[in-house]
Amino acid sequence: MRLSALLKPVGSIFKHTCRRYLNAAVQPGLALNTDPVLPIIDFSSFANQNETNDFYPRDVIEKLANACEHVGFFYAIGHGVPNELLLRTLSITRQLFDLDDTIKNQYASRLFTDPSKIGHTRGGFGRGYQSLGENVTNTKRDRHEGFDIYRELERDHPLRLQYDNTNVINQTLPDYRELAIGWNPWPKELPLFKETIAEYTTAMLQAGERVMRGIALSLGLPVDFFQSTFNDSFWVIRCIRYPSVDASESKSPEYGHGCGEHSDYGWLTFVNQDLDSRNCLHVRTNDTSNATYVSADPIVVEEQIALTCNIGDIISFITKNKYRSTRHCVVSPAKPARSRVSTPFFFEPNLDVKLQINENASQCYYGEYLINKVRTNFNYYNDEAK
Ligand SMILES: O=C(O)CCC(=O)C(=O)O
Ligand SMILES: [Fe+2]
Repeated sequence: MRLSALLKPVGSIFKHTCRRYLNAAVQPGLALNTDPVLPIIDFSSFANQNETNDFYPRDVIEKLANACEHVGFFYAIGHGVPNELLLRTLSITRQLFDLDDTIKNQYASRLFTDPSKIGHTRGGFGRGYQSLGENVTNTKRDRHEGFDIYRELERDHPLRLQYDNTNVINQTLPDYRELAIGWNPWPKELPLFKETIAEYTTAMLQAGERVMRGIALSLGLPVDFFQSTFNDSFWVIRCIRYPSVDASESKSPEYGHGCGEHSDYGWLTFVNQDLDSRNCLHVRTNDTSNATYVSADPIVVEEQIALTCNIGDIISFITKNKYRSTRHCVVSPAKPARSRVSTPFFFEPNLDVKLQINENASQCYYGEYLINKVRTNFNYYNDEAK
């Protein structure tokens, strides 16, 4: 069954102002945002898949459809990821960035990546540490440090074995399976980082599956419609630290925001962010040149930390823009606030799933789409930031 055949095109304008929701009881000691502006969706009823569509609550499905169509962002609660794990992931990430620069630079992604050769080597790409300003968005340096982690494929994974039997060096087109062969440069100075990320990944993949059941139902599809798209997900985690700035720093010509305005290229993003982060993640509320934003500050609802979730470009493509891939940016925290740490989890398809990514192109593997995005990112860095 082709998904596009089931969906009717709908415009992509932000159609109504986000409603305001007040959150309920808050665990002592956890930060509180009393006035969140994005919809809050409870996914606890999508925890299991062994039911017929009728089993799932209509009102939640409608609320989710509305959020995806009109906002593109929502707060997910009932996602199943324990608060303690979310907070521990942020804490170990802060410890990672607190390591000396000389240590962090031993794990620099530029050491493992030759931008001119991505897709033609046997070296993997993109994983590891990026220093302040190394990422570029809209021709300006982003004011953050990052550590990118990609799914590692098992030694006997079919894509790895296929790649091993291919002479990619002589291929004319970049081989997306190069993504499949890399290993993350886990810092040996902080062994708990790898362990914590492994736990975080397992829990976030389950949350992703939960949310995708809701999204399938919200599109009028069978609850398990997307399961085979994700059962071997090539997920990505970005660990990020945004330093706080004063007024003079924030006007630098070379640097833009903590992260410049963009939409996410992939499927579905979950942001786990410091609970004291205020007014940093900005969500664009219109498509006109006079941009307006709402702030997606962290919220805690009935003692659970919500995950800020947004639709990426691929869901938007395959739903013919019915679901919005909303632009957003991260504004640096203002001093005297401390730096902000976030660990967005990008819930992505299997590398070898075929997708119709846009109307003019024929179907391609998700891996092909991804490798082109990554190559463009590195080209931006080379051409425009230097
Ligand atoms: O740090 C965040 O809150 C979000 C970062 C982001 O938008 C991204 O990495 O795509
Ligand atoms: Fe993003």
